[in-house]
Formats: sequence, structure tokens, C-alpha cells
Amino acid sequence: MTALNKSIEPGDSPDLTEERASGTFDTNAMAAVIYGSDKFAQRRREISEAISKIPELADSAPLPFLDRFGKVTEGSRKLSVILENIDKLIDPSSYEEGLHLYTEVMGMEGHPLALHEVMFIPALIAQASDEQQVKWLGRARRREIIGCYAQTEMGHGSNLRALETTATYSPETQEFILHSPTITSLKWWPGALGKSANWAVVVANLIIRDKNYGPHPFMVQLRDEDSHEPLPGITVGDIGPKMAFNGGDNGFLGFRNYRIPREYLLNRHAKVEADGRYVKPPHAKINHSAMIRVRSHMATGQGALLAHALVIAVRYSAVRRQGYLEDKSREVKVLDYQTQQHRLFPSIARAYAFIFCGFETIRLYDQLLIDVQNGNTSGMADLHALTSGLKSVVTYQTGEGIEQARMACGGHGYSMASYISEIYGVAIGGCTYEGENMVMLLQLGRYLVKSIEMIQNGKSRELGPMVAYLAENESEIDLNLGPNEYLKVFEYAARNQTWRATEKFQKLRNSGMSNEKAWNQASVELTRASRLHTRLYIMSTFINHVGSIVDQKVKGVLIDLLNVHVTYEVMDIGIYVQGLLSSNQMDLIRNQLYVSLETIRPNAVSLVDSFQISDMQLRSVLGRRDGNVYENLFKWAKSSPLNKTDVLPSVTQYLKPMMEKSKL
Ligand SMILES: CC/C=C\C/C=C\C/C=C\C/C=C\C/C=C\CCCC(=O)SCCNC(=O)CCNC(=O)[C@H](O)C(C)(C)COP(=O)(O)OP(=O)(O)OC[C@H]1O[C@@H](n2cnc3c(N)ncnc32)[C@H](O)[C@@H]1OP(=O)(O)O
Ligand SMILES: Cc1cc2nc3c(=O)[nH]c(=O)nc-3n(C[C@H](O)[C@H](O)[C@H](O)COP(=O)(O)OP(=O)(O)OC[C@H]3O[C@@H](n4cnc5c(N)ncnc54)[C@H](O)[C@@H]3O)c2cc1C
Repeated sequence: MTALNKSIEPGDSPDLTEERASGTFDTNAMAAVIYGSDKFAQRRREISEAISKIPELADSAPLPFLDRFGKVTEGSRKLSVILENIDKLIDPSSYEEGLHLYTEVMGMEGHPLALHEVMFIPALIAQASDEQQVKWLGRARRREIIGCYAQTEMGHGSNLRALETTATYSPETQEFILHSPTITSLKWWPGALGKSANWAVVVANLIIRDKNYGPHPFMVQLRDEDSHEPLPGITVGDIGPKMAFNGGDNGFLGFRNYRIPREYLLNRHAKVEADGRYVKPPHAKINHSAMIRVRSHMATGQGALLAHALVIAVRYSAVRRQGYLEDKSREVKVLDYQTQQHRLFPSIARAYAFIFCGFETIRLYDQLLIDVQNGNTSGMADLHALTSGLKSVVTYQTGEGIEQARMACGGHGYSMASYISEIYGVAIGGCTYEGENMVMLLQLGRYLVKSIEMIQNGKSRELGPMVAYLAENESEIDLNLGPNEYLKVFEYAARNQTWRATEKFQKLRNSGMSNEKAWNQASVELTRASRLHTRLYIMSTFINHVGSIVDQKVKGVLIDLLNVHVTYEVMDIGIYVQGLLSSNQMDLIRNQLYVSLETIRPNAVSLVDSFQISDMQLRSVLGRRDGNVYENLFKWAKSSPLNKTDVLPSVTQYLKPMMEKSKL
């Protein structure tokens, strides 16, 4: 019989082999579900295999032992090896294959092309005219130039309308003059801006004859293409070390009356004619499209980060033995403790849920892109609201899940040998970038309030499908019927909270308070509504996705995982459903959750193995596929640069004299 879990190999820790043998489904079949097709899951495995055959693609040292300079250099070194071998490794026209290659080789600490791929090229695709694409897109795709996306300034990131960088049109020379008038107007944070990029999409206020037309994207050359020196009028550099992404060079950028041709305004949607006439775009917020794209991809991206931490924590929990249950002759795997399962299994469910929900959101984005290219911008507001809420909820919950995974690994989780703190630092960056989470929850809040106002004005029929439930009456809940009933519980909670928050806002406003003050005073309640609405969306896409799965064994275990998800999520929002569920019903759900944890237990390792994250990509001693943790932990510690000598110079120079002095 072939093993269902394809990861069993001789020499593996017997504890992990035992776990893999208890799995009830084929992990390759699950990987096909996670990565969208059997073909792509297979390609991922082939790419990982091909990478492992090129020794220069391996890290030259464990990344945690490198300093900042070493990390930045290592990223560029590996990038050059990738590019020398690219045709052997991937189909260069496949974005997904490229992403897998980069993730595996470069890791998550940042590299010179990260923003080039994630924002610069997408901004050119969405915002450059056909002519401009001929000029720049091919060069960017061939990596003749390295680009970044420079929008945020030292003084302003959230409030785009207050950006200070100006691009003033000069009809005489047909140029824009870029200028940074203050310290706070320096571009600050853009990834790869500091040292790597030689071009940037720069967001600046378009000024024509003293009139400010708001932020617009411009294509700007920053550095000489031969010498890589900054061009005259450009001040650029690295902003220093960060919580994570320290292999990346997030940068600052200032302009001193820096001139670019009129044709460098990215003008697919808005234009400036030679005489200075402004041609309006079809939608006022069309310049935000690069951000909507990244936000649309963040659910899968964050799901993958959560998956990394869970692979580590679940595998380690199956080899870590501590304490006893009934059998006092042998310590128990910590994964057998209910508290450990409660800490980890709902996060496994969330990782799957985020990935599945991400598929749907990316599909919506791809459709919107086609619609917008055809002049139809009607879907923009819906997707903006949805992705604003989604990026906020998935980044926050991913951060929570990763931190729980770290604690689930005890002391060794705190060591960089686990690598979990790096994953955490990267993931929680997402709470801030692409729109600070509270700010984005409030964007969704605006949309929800407007939806309620439509209902109040008798326009329920005009509500989009995602908010139609706000107009429904609640029905009886029978919790024995499965996930769809839990969905109704969530609908109840989201509907109730959205109405309450909206009514609070309206009441304050009707009392004579200004719109802004009333909004501010209702804003915590509004963010709560946005979170519930978003969690409802995540749950419903999870349910729909599981419903569409054909492989019965895979579907069976995903239904078990869905049961963990729905019961955990409903327990987690207990305070919002007190009016709907009795305490007996809450007890019933709590018990269902405990039963579902036990049900999922034999499949826990197979569920995380199915993410098929190679050891190279995981970079974790605790999460190793073979489970041989202890001997490798010792090896890892011995490779610390501090252990190169038995007596450190700092001891000779400072500690020894101190101890000698004390002896006198
Ligand atoms: C496949 C791989 C692809 C992706 C990657 C995958 C995964 C990611 C994982 C890892 C990524 C790794 C590396 C990347 C790392 C970092 C990248 C980070 C890059 C950045 O951070 S770029 C900078 C991002 N900055 C922001 O997000 C700023 C946030 N602020 C805003 O967006 C705006 O200021 C705002 C939306 C909060 C407000 O905008 P505004 O002032 O212009 O508007 P108003 O408040 O006045 O609202 C007016 C009106 O307009 C509506 N509106 C706003 N935006 C939109 C929109 N985009 N579309 C449609 N409608 C919009 C708003 O709702 C209002 O409507 P109303 O009807 O009046 O209520
Ligand atoms: C790792 C990383 C990578 C980045 N990469 C890029 C990049 O490539 N390109 C780029 O241009 N930028 C980038 N950024 C910048 C990022 O997009 C901004 O930092 C982000 O949009 C938040 O803006 P801010 O820093 O101005 O936060 P602030 O707005 O100053 O937030 C501070 C606090 O104020 C609150 N707040 C602000 N406004 C409101 C409001 N209206 N209502 C209620 N509360 C409010 C926030 O909730 C938060 O608690 C990156 C940032 C990070 C961390």
C-alpha cells in the first residue's frame, strides 16, 4: 500500500512517522487543493527538487547569524544565482512559479526584487498606458531595471490626501517638476527603494496652474543605469533596521526640483495634455489600484505565513515529550494535551480558510482588473471595502496564531532556531502596510453604514450579495445541522453589530454633533462590525470551497477542520450572540469544539505536511520534516559565530580584568 502521507522516509523520527501513518488522506491530493491544482502542486515539488540540486542557492549560513549587511548581500547573491539558472528552474512566464522560487530561495527577510514583482510591475500593468507599457514593462519584466512603489512619506501614510510631494506641470517645457518641500515629505518606507531600485512608481500630488489634482502615479528614474549613482536632484538611502524584512532595503527619497517628461505620468486613466489640460480618470480612486491588488493577495499570503508557523509548531509538538497522561511509563507528546490542540488546531483551520478565501478574492480582483480595463469601474467600491476588511482581519489573526505557535514550542520557540519570531515579524508588518488595520476597518465601516442607510431608505433590493444579509430577519438556529447554521449565527452577530454601530453613529449625528465627531465616537463599534462582517465572509468562502472538493478523503478531513473552525469562531464571538443562543446552546457548541479537536488530532501532522513547505523554505530546526530536532538544535548552536572561539575578546578585554580586580 502506498503511504497516504507522502512525507514518510527512513531515518525520520519515529514519532513523526507514527503521526504520518495515522493520516487518513493523501497529502499530495490535499496539496493540490491548497495550491489550486494537481499540476501546480506537482510543479512546486519539482521546483523545490531542482533548487536543492544547485548548492549555491542554499543560504551561505543560517540567516539569523547574519548581520544586516550580510543579509542584504546574501539576498542579492542568491538572486544572481537564481537568474543565471532561471530557465532550469521555472517557466519564466509563470508568475506563480516565480513566486514559489523566490519564496523558497530568498526566504521572507526581503530581497531587491520583492516590491518589483509585488507592486512595481502590477502598477505598470494597471496604470501605464499601452504606449508606456511598451516602453517600460518589457524592461521591468526582463529585470533590466529594478523598481519599487514609493507612496508613503515620513509624515503621512494613511491619509493619502495629505501627502506633500508635488509634481508641478510646466507647460513651457512639458515636464513635471518633482519636489519634496519639507522633511516630512520625504518618501519613507518603500521596499527596495534605499539601495536596490533604480526606478520607482512615485505617488505625488499633481499640480497644474496652482490647482492640486491629488495623488497621481509617476514613473521616475532614481539612479544612473550604468553607475547606479543617484541622479542629481535625488536624495535616496536606507531607513535602517526594522522588526523584520532586514534583508530588504526599505528607503527614503527626496526630490529637489527634479524634472521628468510629461509622458512619465502613468496615464492609462488620467492624463495631462501638452497645454496643461487635465483629463479625468473614470473613477476618482483608480490610482489606488496597486494597493487593492496587494490587499486582494494578502489573505493567501498571510495564510501561507500562518502555515509556516504551524508546520513548525505541530511537527515539534509531535516530537516534544513532556509530562504524563494515563501511561506513566513514557512521557506524552505535547500534541496530546487538549490545551495544545486548542492553541494550534483552530489556527490550522484559519490558515486553510485564509488560503481558500484568498482564491475567491484574487478571482474577484482579476475580474475587476478586466472590467476596469474595459471602462467599467462599478465593482471598485465593493472590492475596496471587502479587501480593506480582509487584510485587517487576516493579518491580525495570523499574528495571533503565529504567536500562539511560538508559545506552543516552549523555550525552543523563543530561539531563532525555531525561526517563528522572524515569521511573526514579517506577518505583523501586514497589519501596517497596505493601510493600517484600524484605518482599513473604518473604510469597510463606511461601506457597511451606507448599506444600512440603503435599507433604511427602502433600497434593500439594491444591496450587493455580500451585504444582503443585513436586511434579513433572524431565523431559528438549529446547531445540529452543521456549518451553514453557524454561518447564520455569524450573520446574526454581524448584522446586529452593524445596525447597533450605525444607529450609534446616526444618533450622535442627529444630536447635533458634527459628522466627523459622531463618526469618531462610534468608530470602535464600527471596527467591531467590520471584523464580524469579514469573518462571516471568510467562513462562507471556507464552507463553499470545501463543498466543491471532489476527493472524498480530502473532503472528509476538511469537513472535520471546518467543524473546528465554525465552533471555535462562534465561541470566540460569544458576546455578540448572547441574544440568539442560550447558555445550553453555547455549552453544546463548546463540547462540539472539544470533540472536533479530538477528531482532527490523527490528521494534524498530515494537514500541516500538506502545505509542502520544504526544509529549505522553512529554515526552522524545530520544524524539520524528519523531526530529528535535538541533534540539529545542538549543531545549530555550535554554528553560532560566538562559538568559533572558546574565549571571546570581550571576555579578555572586559570580564577578565573585572574578575581579576575583584580578586585583589
Ligand atoms: C501574488 C503576489 C501578490 C501579492 C503579494 C502577496 C502577499 C503579500 C505578502 C507579502 C508581501 C511582501 C512584501 C510586500 C510588503 C509590503 C508592501 C507594502 C506596500 C505599501 O504599503 S504601499 C502604501 C500603502 N498605503 C496605504 O495603503 C495607504 C492607506 N490609505 C488609503 O488607502 C487611503 O488613504 C484611504 C483608502 C484610507 C482613504 O482614501 P481617500 O482619502 O482617497 O478617500 P476618502 O477617505 O476620502 O474616501 C472617499 C471615497 O473613496 C472610497 N475609496 C477609497 N479608496 C478606494 C478604492 N481603492 N476603490 C474604491 N473606492 C475607494 C472610499 O470608500 C470613500 O467612499 P465613500 O462612498 O465616500 O464612502
Ligand atoms: C514592512 C513595511 C513595508 C512597507 N512598504 C511600503 C512600500 O513599499 N511603499 C510605500 O509607499 N509604503 C510602504 N510602507 C508604509 C505603509 O504603507 C504605511 O506605514 C501604512 O500605510 C500606515 O501608515 P502610517 O505609517 O502613516 O500610519 P499612521 O496613519 O501614522 O498610523 C498611526 C496610528 O494612527 C491611527 N490612525 C491614522 N489615521 C486614522 C484615522 N483616520 N482613524 C483612526 N485611526 C487612525 C492608526 O490606526 C495607527 O494606530 C511599508 C510599511 C511597512 C511597515
